[in-house]
Parts: sequence; structure tokens; C-alpha cells
Amino acid sequence: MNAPAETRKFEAEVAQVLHLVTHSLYSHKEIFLRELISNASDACDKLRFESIARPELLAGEGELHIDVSYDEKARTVTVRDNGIGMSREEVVANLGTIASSGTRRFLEAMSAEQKADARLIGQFGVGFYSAFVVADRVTVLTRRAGTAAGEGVKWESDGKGEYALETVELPERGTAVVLHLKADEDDFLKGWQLRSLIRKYSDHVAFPIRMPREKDGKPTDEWETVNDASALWTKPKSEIGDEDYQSFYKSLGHDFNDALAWTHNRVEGNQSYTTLLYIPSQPPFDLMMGARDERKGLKLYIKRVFIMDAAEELLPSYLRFVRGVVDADDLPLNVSREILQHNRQLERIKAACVKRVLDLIEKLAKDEPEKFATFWKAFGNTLKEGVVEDHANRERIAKLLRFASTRGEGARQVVSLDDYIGRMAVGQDTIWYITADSHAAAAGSPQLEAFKAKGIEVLLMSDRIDEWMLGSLTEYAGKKLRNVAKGELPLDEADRKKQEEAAKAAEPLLKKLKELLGERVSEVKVSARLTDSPSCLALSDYEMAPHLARLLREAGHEMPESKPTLEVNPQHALVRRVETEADEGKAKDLALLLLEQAEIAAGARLPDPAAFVQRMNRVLLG
Ligand SMILES: Nc1ncnc2c1ncn2[C@@H]1O[C@H](COP(=O)(O)OP(=O)(O)OP(=O)(O)O)[C@@H](O)[C@H]1O
Repeated sequence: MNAPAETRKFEAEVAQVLHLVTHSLYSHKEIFLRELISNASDACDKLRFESIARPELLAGEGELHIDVSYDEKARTVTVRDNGIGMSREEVVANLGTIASSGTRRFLEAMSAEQKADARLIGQFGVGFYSAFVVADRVTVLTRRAGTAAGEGVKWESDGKGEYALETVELPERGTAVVLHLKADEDDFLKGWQLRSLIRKYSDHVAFPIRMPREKDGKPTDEWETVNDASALWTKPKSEIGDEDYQSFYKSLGHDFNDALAWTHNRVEGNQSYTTLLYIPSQPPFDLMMGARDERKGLKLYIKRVFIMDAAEELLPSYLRFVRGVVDADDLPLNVSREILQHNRQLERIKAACVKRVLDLIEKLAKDEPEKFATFWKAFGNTLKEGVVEDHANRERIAKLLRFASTRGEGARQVVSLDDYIGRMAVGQDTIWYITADSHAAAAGSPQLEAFKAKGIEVLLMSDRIDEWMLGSLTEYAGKKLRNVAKGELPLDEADRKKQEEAAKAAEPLLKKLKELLGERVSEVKVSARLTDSPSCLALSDYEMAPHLARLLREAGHEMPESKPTLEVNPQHALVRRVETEADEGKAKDLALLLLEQAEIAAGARLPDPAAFVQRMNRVLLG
């Protein structure tokens, strides 16, 4: 078992991560301490969990704790824990490679954008490497719980591309990380400085963090606990200040920013549990990358023992931005992920978590409009998934949606469905909306003209998810939701009469247009939607909006080519010109331009853009 001393190269990505981390964390140097303590605390959590099945692992040093010490002469800071420790293979796997796929995606995103956002770094298992922000050499001494003293491992590196590995004798299990500080990092060799960082970032780590007691400004051999060391969520709410909640959030969520809001609840009864759930103020990285499959950030404890990250078991995907802790009293400690997925108690806890989060968002919407606006900007599109996925809460979620509107504040999404209904004219029974691939395209749609003329409000939707969401949101508070570009418009008696007369009068024109356009359209009709524009596309009730069909096609999906219905405004001078134009070639150019401009306004892709340009130039030159 005695493996020789050796030098190994870091995996290529590690060098990349090291480079990114040391450069982007430069202005948040002190974070290294939080990251190393967080790893040490995870190691203690893991040992406590494994010792449920194998109590002998706890032999030797009983109480789990984390020690932070410094040596002015040697210029080192050491973070030591008596947690699970690592075997030689684990050291190689954990400290020599980038194990998590999240980190790989993160790296790809970073190199693609050529920028490193410090805020994101901590979330990706690059925590350990932050040691190299302040140290030019790092030594790790570690021994896996349950192994012999002779199976200790020493790992050492200057973070430049290689690390040395050696088997050493270590009297105790656990891990010590020794930082050999860079020349200008003397600040971290001061006891008070380290203490204040521990209180600032790690006060609520649930294990005692100890430092040597000081006498006359010098460390002694005696240890004292410097953090609060209690699990924050177990305390009564009245004893927890906002700052406590925020600092716990930051260490939990690896976030530099404050949380936007939180909800902390203890449920007692035939099932007892505590939940502490946070809404961040900015999207966490995994959310931005659309990683719905590897969710993190919601920790399951059972009677204060950390069991696992169970975000997927505890919250539906549309609430994946939530961070927090669930501590259940009545689940068996040896519970596995498989059991969790089919556990009735957990189902109830999950439903309660959803309720708490929705309560919290509703409270923001009602009482703290600014915070709600921040929430909506960061997570509105994620929440919309709930309309599709969470039938039971659909109406509640729909109530929280905000949109831009023809009576709103430009592109800002501030109008709720209730606002809309409150402004409806007497007799209006439909909530009207339009979808497009940008706000400008939605706001400028020709299909809105008749609605504007009649003073009917239309919601302007331009987020990609909207069409998909609207498939599940066909009704709200007894009102139908309808797309202004789809189907027949409901007309009153007088309008219907006018429409019929116009259609009759335009029959020869419609026939001529259909002949000129041939296979490009399925039908040409007189529009009830237009007042100023010459033409627009109309979709059947079940047809997909052209901009969405285009996006899906671009993303490689097979989409059937559907022939559009062209609607025209017979009053418009351009349409009248088609009617009077005797030259067939010219009439055809005009007819095709009417179709093509309607397609462009609807965000469709022109089948032959070059032909369109030539056609337009011919018409412009007369
Ligand atoms: N003190 C420690 N004791 C035992 N294992 C450790 C310790 N520090 C790090 N490790 C191991 O090294 C791995 C990599 O650590 P690193 O800080 O880079 O990422 P992480 O902890 O997995 O990610 P994150 O910090 O986002 O939770 C950890 O997952 C853990 O397995």
C-alpha cells in the first residue's frame, strides 16, 4: 500500500481554474478562509453521516471541530479539521482534477465570454483552489477516517501546473491545509483579523471553529471556540437578527451578495421539521446555465445531521433558485436518495416548501415592490415554468406573473393579470396578448392596430418561454387568454357587418392576390386587425407563432412548413395598387412584398431573402 513519492501534473482544466480563480478573486481575497472552512465543515458532516453506519470511524478525537491557526515566523495559516479526510486516490481525484461537470460547463462559459465573475466562482467546487489567491505554496496533510496512521497523504503544490504526492505518517484522521502566504499577505498573520473573518463568513458553521487563545498578542497552546457554532435554523426566530440570516445565507449559497428574502419556519406535530429558505438577489450560476438536472443549494438535515444536497427531492424545478436548509426530525438517518424520492413525509415537506416560497414571493409582491421587481427580473422566467409544471398552484403562480403591456411602462414587466382585468371594459371577457421575439417586435405588431383603435389593452410578451407557458395558461380568473394574432376576432354586430361588406367588396382583390401568391399562402382574407398597415399574418388557434417556429428550426428541430394566412387592409394605398396594377409582373412583386413584410413583422424567416431585396429594389425604382 506504500505508494512512492511522486510528482504529477494537474489536469489541464485545473490550471485554467487556478488562473481564473486567482485573477478574479483578487478583490475578494479573504474568501479563501470561508471556502476552506466550508470544505472542513463538509468533511465533518460527511464523517458524522458515515459514522451512523460505522460508529468506529469516530474513534480517537471525538468531537468534530475545525482549527484555524497561524505561524508568524513560518508565515503560514493552517485550517485543520478532524472530519472524513481523504485517501491517496481521493486526493488525486479531488485536488488534481476538476471532478464536477458543473465546473466544466462553468469553464466553458467563462472562456467563451472571456470574463470571470468572482461572484460565481465559489459555487463550483473551485473552493479549494482559492487558497492560491493568498498562498504561493499549499500543503495538504490528510488521513481518511478508518485508515491507519501510516496511510496519511501529503499533497503539495505551488499552483503552477504540478503537485507532489507522498505517503506520510499522520497521528489523527482529518485534513490540514497549510497556506504558505505570499509576500504581501501579512494581514492574515494576525489573530484578530482571522477571528473577524471567521465571524463574518463562518459564524454559523455548525461545528466549533477554534483558534489559539492569545496572550499579549501572541497565540498560546490553548484553544478557544470563536464562532457561534450552532445550526442557525435551530434557534428561535426572535434570537436571530437579519445580519445572522444574511451571513448564514452567504456561506450556504457561496454568494457574495445579500439574499433578497427568506422564510424560516418550524412545524411541530405528528411530523416535525424546520425549513429556512432563501431567495437570492441574483441568479445563481447553475440557473443561468439552464442546468435543470444537477441542482444544488437545498440541504437536507435529519435531526441536525447533514444528509445530502436534496434540492431535487425538496423543491420542484421551477423553484430551483431557492437556497436553504430543511431539517426533518422524523426521517430515518440512514435514508438513501432512492428512498427519499418516494417518501410520503418528504412529499409533504416538499409541498410545504413550495407553499412557503410562494407565500414569500406573494408577500414581496404585496409589500415590497422594489424587491419584487428585483425578484421578477432575476427569476420571473424560471417561475413561469411553474405555470406549466405545477397544476395545483397554477392560479397562484399566474397571479404573480408580470408583463409589459400596451398600457404599461415600455418594456418593463409590471402589469399583472389582475391589473389587466381591473382595467377591462364592461363586457370584455378576454385577456389579449401578443408574442414576439423582442419587445419592439411585439409593441410594433400590425396585429395590435385594431386593439389600439378600440382602446383594448394587449399584453406584450417577448420572453422565449412565454409561448410554451401560454399553452398551459388558457384561462385566468374566469377570463380566456387569447393571442391577438390567432383565430377570428370576436366582433360586435356593427363591426361584423362592416367586415362582411368589406370582404364582399374585396372579393376580386382577394382572388387576384391568391392567384399572384399561389402556394406561398393558404388563404388571403380581409383583416379586422389592421388600421394603418397594409398586411399581417393570421394564425389558426393551434398554429405556432412564426418567431418560435424559426427558433426551434434554428435549434435543429424538424418543424413542418405551414402556409400562412395573409390578411390585408383593402383601404391601404399599397393594397389598392395591387388591385389597379395591370402589369402582372409588377402586381406580383407588390403582392409578394405584402406577404414578406407581414412575415418579417411576425419574426418569420424569409424563404429567399435575396429575391425579396431584388423585388423591393424593382418596386422602389418604379
Ligand atoms: N478538508 C477536506 N476534507 C476532506 N475532503 C476535502 C477537504 N477539502 C476538500 N476536500 C475534497 O476535495 C473536493 C474539492 O474541493 P473543492 O473545494 O475544490 O470543491 P467542493 O467542496 O466539491 O465544491 P464546493 O466548494 O462548491 O462545495 C471536495 O469535494 C472534497 O471531496
